[in-house]
Amino acid sequence: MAKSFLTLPESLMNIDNDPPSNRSLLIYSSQIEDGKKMEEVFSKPGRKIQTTNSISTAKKILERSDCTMLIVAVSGKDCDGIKLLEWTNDTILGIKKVGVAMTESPDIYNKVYKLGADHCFYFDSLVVDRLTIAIEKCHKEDQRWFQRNSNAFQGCSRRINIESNSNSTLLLSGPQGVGKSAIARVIHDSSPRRSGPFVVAECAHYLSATESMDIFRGKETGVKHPLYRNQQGLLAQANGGTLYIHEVCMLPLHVQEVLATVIQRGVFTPQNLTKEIKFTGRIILSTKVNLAEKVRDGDFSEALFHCIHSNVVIVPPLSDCQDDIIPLAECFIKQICAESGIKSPRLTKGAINKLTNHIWTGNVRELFSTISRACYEFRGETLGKDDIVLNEIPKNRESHTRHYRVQRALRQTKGNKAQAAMLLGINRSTLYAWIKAEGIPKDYR
Ligand SMILES: Nc1ncnc2c1ncn2[C@@H]1O[C@H](COP(=O)(O)OP(=O)(O)OP(=O)(O)O)[C@@H](O)[C@H]1O
Repeated sequence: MAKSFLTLPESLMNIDNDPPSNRSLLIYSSQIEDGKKMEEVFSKPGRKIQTTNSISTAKKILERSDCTMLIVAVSGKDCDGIKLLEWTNDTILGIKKVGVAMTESPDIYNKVYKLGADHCFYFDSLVVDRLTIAIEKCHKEDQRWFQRNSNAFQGCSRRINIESNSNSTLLLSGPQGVGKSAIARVIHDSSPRRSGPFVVAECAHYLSATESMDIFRGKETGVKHPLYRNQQGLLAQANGGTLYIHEVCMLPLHVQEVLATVIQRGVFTPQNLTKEIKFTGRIILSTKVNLAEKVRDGDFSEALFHCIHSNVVIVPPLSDCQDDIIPLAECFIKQICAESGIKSPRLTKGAINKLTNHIWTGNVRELFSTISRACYEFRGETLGKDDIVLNEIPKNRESHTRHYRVQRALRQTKGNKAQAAMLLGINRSTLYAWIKAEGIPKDYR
């Protein structure tokens, strides 16, 4: 299993790597409503969750030791969560612990970390999204990479093969949910470094600039804090393997400068040390924003940009890869049903049409969640169009996306309609209909 400072996903991954009968997660919150909300966020097919608002029940469940992870609501007013963490520290060994702070307070974070929690999050809507993403990412670890064959993905597949045998720093660029993290993992797993660690830096999760720096460079000595476990930073941990830096533009500028030095000179200096250490890992970074624009706006280090912009793999949005949608959906159905021990349903023609015609702004991630939900709720031999519940995007945004895609395809093919239709994965008459509906000039190129 990959070693990572991002302990929440790692912890969740560990849960999912346990034998199914042992996969169990205990949620404790003194407030029933909060407990229910957390249960919604963490539930998934095949995962056993117990939620309680009673500290004595929580202790009994923990003592039976059939739990691999404890998620505790902690807040300023209510100290029971903190008390439970204190108790587990003295009594229960080998359990992953996550604090979910119901009020945002550095004091609470510190307390929770000091009590040996692997991670602490503030439970607002943003974090709920992040948690959901983190859970998906863990889930992904169980998933096999599905080889995509659409025309639009061919370039990307070729680059994945080439990059697996290279050591140069690589930037994966593409919108949310297209599979950048999955690709980074595939490249690592097929590289000569595969027996080394795959370390993930989730830049969006770091609480402060100082914390980011500590996390990257590590500390020689310092407070006993789970984030600085072994006093080793991510760079040291990734030596001999791959350091995957997810959403690099979320790193503070001065950490970006440190990274630029690591990439150029292959060395780094841990905090509190003067001696340089050789970095022997490979760095893969990802971005969903245009980094050149960020440099222009002064929000991204120019030095780092120059180190990474020459080796970029652009991962296309799912809607540009129409031929991948159904094979990916079928692959997800098999994976999800196998995990829940149910027979895989077949997609009906209506479901296929619905999936193919949807604009997947959330890309593969959205497709995966849509299929998970359908499989979870379905009762029958086939998945029909009514079993597929799509996140409806407001009309104007959908139209805007289609407008943009058509224009882009026409620009890429210098106005050649046959090639543009092929690129979009639609036939020529549909392209003409889209051009008309979007009010794009016929000779647009
Ligand atoms: N080819 C594939 N085969 C199987 N699963 C895939 C594939 N591509 C993407 N996925 C799944 O889609 C989901 C989103 O992928 P991933 O997290 O890699 O996207 P991302 O581009 O890194 O997203 P973001 O930048 O928004 O975090 C994950 O659950 C991932 O496992």
